[in-house]
Amino acid sequence: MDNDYNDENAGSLPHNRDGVGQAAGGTEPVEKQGLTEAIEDFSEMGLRDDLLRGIYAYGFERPTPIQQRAIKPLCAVRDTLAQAQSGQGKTGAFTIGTLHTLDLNERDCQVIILSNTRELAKQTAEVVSGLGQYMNVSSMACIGGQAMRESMEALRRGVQVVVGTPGRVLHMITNGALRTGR
Ligand SMILES: Nc1ncnc2c1ncn2[C@@H]1O[C@H](COP(=O)(O)OP(=O)(O)OP(=O)(O)O)[C@@H](O)[C@H]1O
Repeated sequence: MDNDYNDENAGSLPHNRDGVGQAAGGTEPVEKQGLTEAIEDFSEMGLRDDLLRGIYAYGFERPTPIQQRAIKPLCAVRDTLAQAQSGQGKTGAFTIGTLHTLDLNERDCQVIILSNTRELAKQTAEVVSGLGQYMNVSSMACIGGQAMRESMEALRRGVQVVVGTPGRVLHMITNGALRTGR
């Protein structure tokens, strides 16, 4: 595939539901829109100031290769497939990309991050809090093993970013505590 990326260049592939690498609702390849070009500095990504501050405070100085390519399409709310080896900064990439898109005036859930283990969900929730520390973002780990009532009450109070494991998240959606309408 001409416009695919793989682990060797640690890139990202934004695509829509109609075709890989195509602009949503259009035919212009995302490459022509500059969405897949590597951006070597966080400050040149057009990120919101409170997020940028959080990134630097968290200790990130320069984006890793996967972050250089994946953050921008995520900020543009494009469907994005990205792959890189373990420890290359994928969690930071999708966390930064999605935090940028939040409407902080809206208290309901806007982002759901699914992890395959409870431990990973907890770690990712910490990354969300760390990178979003100046955004006053509400987030939680919604994982099995926690008291059901606690999860439900937290969600009903309003959580903008939910990081969870599939079983508990599905449970919260089906019982109406986690609303996915937005
Ligand atoms: N831009 C950056 N600058 C400095 N450190 C970073 C940067 N991005 C990520 N890190 C750090 O590198 C480590 C690995 O990052 P991360 O967990 O995001 O990788 P990953 O690709 O999601 O890994 P895995 O595949 O194991 O889940 C973490 O300690 C993270 O804080």
